[in-house]
Formats: sequence, structure tokens, C-alpha cells
Amino acid sequence: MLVGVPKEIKNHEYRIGMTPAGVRELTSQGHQVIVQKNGGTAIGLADEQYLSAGAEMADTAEEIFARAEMIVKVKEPQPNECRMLRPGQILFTYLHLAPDPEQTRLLIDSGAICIAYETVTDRNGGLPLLAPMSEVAGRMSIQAGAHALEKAQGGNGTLLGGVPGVAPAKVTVIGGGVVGVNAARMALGMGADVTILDRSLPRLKQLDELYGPGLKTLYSNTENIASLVAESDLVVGAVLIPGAAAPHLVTREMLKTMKPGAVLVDVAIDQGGCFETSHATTHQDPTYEVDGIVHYCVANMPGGVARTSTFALTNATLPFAVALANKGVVAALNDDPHLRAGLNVCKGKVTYEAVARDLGYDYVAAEQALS
Ligand SMILES: NC(=O)C1=CN([C@@H]2O[C@H](COP(=O)(O)OP(=O)(O)OC[C@H]3O[C@@H](n4cnc5c(N)ncnc54)[C@H](O)[C@@H]3O)[C@@H](O)[C@H]2O)C=CC1
Ligand SMILES: CC(=O)C(=O)O
Ligand SMILES: [Mg+2]
Repeated sequence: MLVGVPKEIKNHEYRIGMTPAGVRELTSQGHQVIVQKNGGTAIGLADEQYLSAGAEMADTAEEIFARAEMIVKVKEPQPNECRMLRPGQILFTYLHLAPDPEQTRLLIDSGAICIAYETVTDRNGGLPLLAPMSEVAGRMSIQAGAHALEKAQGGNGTLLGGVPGVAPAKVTVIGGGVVGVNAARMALGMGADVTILDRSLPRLKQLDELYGPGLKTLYSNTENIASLVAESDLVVGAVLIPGAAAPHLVTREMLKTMKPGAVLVDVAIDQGGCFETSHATTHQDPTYEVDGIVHYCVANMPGGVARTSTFALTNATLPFAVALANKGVVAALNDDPHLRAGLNVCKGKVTYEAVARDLGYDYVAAEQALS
């Protein structure tokens, strides 16, 4: 198969969809890989490393989209990238379609076969291609939040860990999945007073067993969220209903009860955000204020530590890319229900139920759309 890897074009996005090691894996199995020149230069992956792994280098994304049978990326395609896709071409990347009607429409119109990293599953009920970036974003949420709490950044001037004789900051993490547990772990490590909420009791039990009395766990309902938000210095939004738009768990009304200069970090922003007042921001301009509360809502947080993130992401995605290249898309998806769960749009049809429901399209089962 001819596999194409364009340079990412989203604001301050320096990750790349494949490392030289990934290229070597594919070329050693008889495939061809075209990588866009300078695609990995910003994170120390030089064109020479790609060439010596067997890649061909292309000057432009246009050439890659025109020639490749499968495009492997990191971020959701931007409108000009969507318009370069063609019927039957495979797109393997993050999509986050539920909060993004424009992208969904463009992908439907393209006729391409679009597999979203974030809805590929595993046999334990996890999301193995989302998890590595959730680990990164969860850990980053605390460093971003700590920075935003500084006075010069608009925060209330609280140090997460406090100091001897001064109480630490109160940190609330809503959602105890991969983002949530990584956020809690960093916040605990910095000495903060941390509470984590989830609506899954088995998950809260697991977190309690993992972290003991140092981590407070609380069932997620409106009452508990409202009272914790009012007393927190930092609130991290980390919920997910796979494929669906995030529920708005912190309302604008609740902001009025918060401490002035408290910080909200909405990691769930790529699914539309779990705070009513969230809107996506960029690494260039990551925060804004509503009613005196600082909001950090960067939709591609792992792009900020793009070198770590590229290795973490491609460790997880490569085996699936290899399966798609070796078997072809139809056999690879038919053979593996977990990879098939990643199919969101196929030849003009929406094949992910939560996306169809949230955006008002007819849902067509993957098996039917592929045949
Ligand atoms: N902004 C960014 O750069 C990034 C964003 N993300 C996003 O972070 C979000 C969380 O991802 P993961 O932790 O991997 O998901 P996950 O599936 O591991 O965890 C989500 C948790 O939310 C819980 N949950 C669902 N509804 C809830 C509610 N009403 N109250 C409390 N908890 C609730 C679930 O029980 C689950 O434990 C996703 O939207 C993901 O796309 C992930 C990586 C990077
Ligand atoms: C998960 C995601 O959206 C990201 O890594 O940017
Ligand atoms: Mg994102």
C-alpha cells in the first residue's frame, strides 16, 4: 500500500503521524511511505532519518493526498485537507466529529473511509489510541492549571502545593478515566488537596484502592459538582462519553459561586467541552476569562509536548496502520471489531452511532457501509 504522512497544519501542532521507526516497519513489509518534507523536523525527526528508513519525501501535502491510498495523520483534517481526500481513500487520524458539523459534512462529501483514533476500542473496554494522548493531556492539565493560577496569568495566586504553614490549593477533577487519573496523580505529586469525581462507582472504587486516603473520591452529580466547584482553585474537566458531545457539567451559573481567579482546564474540549462557558483555544492564546474565572481550553494539548506525544501516539497507532496496509481496509476492519469501532464515516455514510445522533444524520452500520 502507498501510505502518506503529511505535515500537521493545526496551530502549534508539531506532532507527526509516523516516526522513522514506523516507516521502517511498513517499508520492510513491502509498503511505500511518502512523508512531507520537514514533517518531523520541529521535534528532532530529520528528513534524513525518514529517508534512511525507506520513505520518499514529498514537497507538498497536495502531492501526498493525491497519491496515497491511506493518509496517516494526528489531528482532525482541516477544511483544505478534507477537500483533498478522495472516494475510497483511507484516513487514519483523530477526528472528534460530534462537536464538528463542518468537518463531518466535508468528510461525508469526500467519499473517503475515515477511521478515528479516539473511538478504536480494546478488549478491556478501553480506548487504546486515545489513552496515550489522554495520559499526556491529563499530566499537562495540572502544569497548565498551575501556570494559569499565577497572578500574572489572571489566576488567584495560589501555589498548588502550598508551603509549610499555608494550605495547598483545592483541585477538583471531573471524570476519573485516563485524563482524570493522570491529572490527579500530578496534582497529588505537587501536594494539592485533590478530589476526583466519576459517575462510575467501580471506577471510584478502583481509584480509592490505587491512591488510598490521599485522594478523595466523590460520586458525580450536579449537587456534588456545584459544591466542589465553589471551593476549588483549579477544576479539570476530564469526562468522556465515547464519540458523543461532552455534557455541560459546570454551568455559567456555577461560575458566580467560584473564587475570583480560579482556573478551569477543560481537557474534554475536543468533544465540545464539559463546562458551559468553554470554547476551544490554541497553544498560542490558551486562556480567556469569563466572570473572573480563567479558562484553559486547548483542543490539542499533547501538541505542546509534541516529541513525547509523537512517540506515545505512534507506539499505539502503528500496529493498526500496519494491519490496514497488509490486509487492505475491508479485511482489516472486518477481521477486527475494535478497529472497526474506529470507523466514523465511510463512503458518504456516518457509521458511528453517537456522531449520527448528535449531528442528525442517519446511522449506517460499518458492515453495511463497507460492503
Ligand atoms: N484537549 C486535549 O488535547 C485532549 C483531550 N482529550 C479528551 O479528554 C476527554 C477524556 O478522555 P479519557 O480520560 O481518555 O476518557 P476515559 O473514557 O478514560 O474517561 C472518561 C471518564 O469520564 C467519566 N464520566 C462520564 N460522564 C461523567 C459525568 N457526568 N461525571 C463524571 N464522570 C463522567 C467516565 O465514567 C470515565 O471514567 C476526552 O474527551 C478526550 O477526547 C484527550 C487527550 C487530549
Ligand atoms: C486526543 C487529541 O485530540 C489530541 O491528542 O490532540
Ligand atoms: Mg484534541
